Amino acid sequence: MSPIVYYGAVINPVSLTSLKALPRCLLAVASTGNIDWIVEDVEDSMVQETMAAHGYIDVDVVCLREGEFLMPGFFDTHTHAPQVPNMGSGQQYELLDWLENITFPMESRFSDPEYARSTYPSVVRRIIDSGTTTCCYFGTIHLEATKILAEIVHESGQRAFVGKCNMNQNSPAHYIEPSADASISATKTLFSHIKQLPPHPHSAEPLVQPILTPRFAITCTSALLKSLGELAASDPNLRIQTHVSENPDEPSKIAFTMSLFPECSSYTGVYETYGILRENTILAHGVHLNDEELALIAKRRAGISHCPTSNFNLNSGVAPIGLYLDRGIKVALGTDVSGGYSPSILNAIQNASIASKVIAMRHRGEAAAPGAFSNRQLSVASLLYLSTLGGAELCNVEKSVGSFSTGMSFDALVVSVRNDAGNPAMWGSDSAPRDLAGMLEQFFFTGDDRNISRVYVQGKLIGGTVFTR
Ligand SMILES: Nc1nc2[nH]cnc2c(=O)[nH]1
Ligand SMILES: [Zn+2]
Repeated sequence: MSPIVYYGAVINPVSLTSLKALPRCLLAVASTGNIDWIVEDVEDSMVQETMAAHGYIDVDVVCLREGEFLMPGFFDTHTHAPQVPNMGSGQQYELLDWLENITFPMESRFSDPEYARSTYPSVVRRIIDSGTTTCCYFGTIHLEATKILAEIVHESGQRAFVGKCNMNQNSPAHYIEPSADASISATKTLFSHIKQLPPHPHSAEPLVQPILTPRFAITCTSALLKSLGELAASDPNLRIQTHVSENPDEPSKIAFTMSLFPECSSYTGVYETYGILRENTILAHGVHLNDEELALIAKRRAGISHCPTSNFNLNSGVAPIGLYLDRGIKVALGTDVSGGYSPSILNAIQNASIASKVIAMRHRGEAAAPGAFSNRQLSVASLLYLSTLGGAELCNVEKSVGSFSTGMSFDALVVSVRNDAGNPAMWGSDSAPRDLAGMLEQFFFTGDDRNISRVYVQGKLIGGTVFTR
């Protein structure tokens, strides 16, 4: 890959309350796929001189047009690859009935590796073209199908964490692992398989990595959770993903959960007891957490994958994300397909905004502490953060991806709100300068795949309308 320089509008997340909107930025990507240097404001007439000052002579410059901007790629911190074929089905159910009637029957089809081989390529393509550069994938219980998923993700060039579900109880006969030992053994085999995929020579960590994936407490015996905790202890860098306190159906079953784990004081406490609650644990949903659980999550530096589309769609509830942020808990966004009906983080952004407004409406007129997020709507800066850098923090990769700065991987999107992107919601003038922060907001609330022209991971073009056409 040759070095390349981008000139034009760049959006960069800074914090939960601020972003940088840079209309004339010069950003250089080295042949390694890492960002070599950035100059935030360069006049047209100074582009060549600025490049020369950095030793960039005869290097290609991509000039972004009016209505186009660069931003870091999206993080989907929670999705289920085998459920993508089910998107939009079964919305009459709540969680446990939905699992039984819709989800487990679909997932069990992946016992056939051929089904995985024919299904997963379009799943991964769809997710990449939605702008997701890093994805946390739940596979199924099947070793072969999940190996295939990891291989397909690896071939695609996406950055990802891929896990095989562990479930050896309270699951239907057609979709359950025979024992804790069998579950652990298949998990270890998957991890070895993923670890032998050729690493990218210049990425700080391999693009595709394994992730420990106990589905949720109800489907794992104590013996299985204990072994999973031991596996986690053997590798502090291993990421962990699971579900927690998602649906009111579950708290009503909490007595059942607690009867399975009488030694634990709460749902989150189950994960704590078995050593799988730690700084690289991604807890999906967390809609109905009590104070004690929040304190535990904060203490362990674990985080929440906020999946608002799914939380609405399965009637799970509205997660008080502002409160979690005030408690110092890491939060990022997840699509949770097919609890959520869209593979796009844009849709998660839209529903995260609506969810925060629902909570704000309930507290209309109440005084809020200055700078607090609780009971307030999320700003565009917060939504950007949760969908990019916040995702990187949740996955513990924020030093190398999630925002733009020198030395970090170039995982990026070229967004177009131009007329030729073909999204009529954004028709405007392509010749007059548009307000950059305004373009970001419009993209967040009315954008879709048509507006994502290029998707880069580690400097390589892997998706977007330009790639797919
Ligand atoms: N949304 C959701 N919640 C779960 N809890 C356990 N499994 C699942 C799943 O597949 N989706
Ligand atoms: Zn899920």
